[in-house]
Amino acid sequence: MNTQVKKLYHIAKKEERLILGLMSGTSLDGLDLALCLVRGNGTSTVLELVQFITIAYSESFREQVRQLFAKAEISQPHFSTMNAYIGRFHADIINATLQKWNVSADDVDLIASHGQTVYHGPKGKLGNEQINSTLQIGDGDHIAVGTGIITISDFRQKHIAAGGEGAPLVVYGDRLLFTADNEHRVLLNIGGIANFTFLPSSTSDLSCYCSDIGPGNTMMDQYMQQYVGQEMDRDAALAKSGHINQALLNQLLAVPFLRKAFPKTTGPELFNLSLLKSMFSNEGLQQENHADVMATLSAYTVETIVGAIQHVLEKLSESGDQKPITIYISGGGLHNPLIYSGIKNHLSSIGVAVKSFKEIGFNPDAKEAALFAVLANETVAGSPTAIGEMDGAPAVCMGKISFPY
Ligand SMILES: Nc1ncnc2c1ncn2[C@@H]1O[C@H](COP(=O)(O)OP(=O)(O)OP(=O)(O)O)[C@@H](O)[C@H]1O
Ligand SMILES: CC(=O)N[C@H]1[C@@H]2OC[C@@H](O2)[C@@H](O)[C@@H]1O[C@H](C)C(=O)O
Repeated sequence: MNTQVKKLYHIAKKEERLILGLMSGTSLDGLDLALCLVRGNGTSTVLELVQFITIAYSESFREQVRQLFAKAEISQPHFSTMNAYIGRFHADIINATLQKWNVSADDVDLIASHGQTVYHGPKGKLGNEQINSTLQIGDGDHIAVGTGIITISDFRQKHIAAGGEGAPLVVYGDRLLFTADNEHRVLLNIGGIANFTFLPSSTSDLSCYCSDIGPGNTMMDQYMQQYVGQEMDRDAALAKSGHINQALLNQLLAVPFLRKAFPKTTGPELFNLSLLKSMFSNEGLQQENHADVMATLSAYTVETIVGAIQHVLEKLSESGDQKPITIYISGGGLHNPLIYSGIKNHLSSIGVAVKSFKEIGFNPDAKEAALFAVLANETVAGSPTAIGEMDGAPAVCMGKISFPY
């Protein structure tokens, strides 16, 4: 038997596995590394977050990725180079981080790498045929060879092959780790794109489901970078000083994607500056007051999120289920006071509790990277039926396995 297959067999039989989950999100802010001790599998999974860090990307790296990111036309040589380079670059970050944590690569059972999404194409067309697609780069073989650790990567393709859109995958981790006995939960993540998981209580017959909502921080970040020359509107300083342009907000809210039924997925391919620019005459956006545009984009994120949660609440009330429901927020949007208070004020006024995800007892910033550790754990030690009953989510073990030797 190949010694690496033997090693993987041994890892699959262990009672607990040390798995390094990696996430590089649509905001391009950095690489999240979550070192997780994972026991069991399926609904008996127990995950302990041992270490977590985000390694910020340099502006020059971000610019290299932006040349590919959500673009209709790209340079193939650059694309091919970046697939290999990001793999090697992530391997270098992992090696340096493990050293910093004083953890030997020999003690890490698996790496679970999301890679960098460069294009998300749900409901794409080839001629008359619908072909869903999504693409994450930063090849797993480079990570495995660069670190000496067995690496599982490219998780989204199997989901598409099984009939999904390749996202959101967070539902698998949410379901296995964060289901409560005494309440229903909505786990809302506000990253570049906002998404949610409805998690019924463990004693309920209701189904779990998950969907993207629309813009999180992506349009605000792009606007700040292009027009204000800052990476983000830190603490909403600019947006707080502006006024909402209601006519613009109404136009933004009319985007057809927002009226589509859940579950659905999207990305910065749709929610970007071109969408905003299409609502102005030539050079009109340049003359706008930056604070007002940011206040409007911030309200856009809040209103679309509140609309999605109201939909969940209506569905719950139609079911007749009386258990309380709490909304837990994670992702970078949690750190934006205008977004957080906007959502909290709307929902508190109708009696719904809104809390930071950290009140569940888990670091909100580590949630997505830890999710990929859970997915890798399922791939080596789980069974596809364990998570098979969820609406809109194919029951699959995901990811491709790369051996270092
Ligand atoms: N203090 C802050 N004030 C305002 N915004 C903030 C703050 N901290 C983070 N953010 C926002 O959060 C973003 C990063 O969010 P996050 O890391 O969740 O995104 P991501 O994981 O890349 O996205 P996705 O989940 O869509 O792939 C930043 O780009 C910024 O817009
Ligand atoms: C294609 C892609 O990378 N999608 C991301 C993105 O970021 C948020 C949202 O859009 C979500 O659909 C997904 O990530 C999370 C981790 C997911 O799959 O659940």
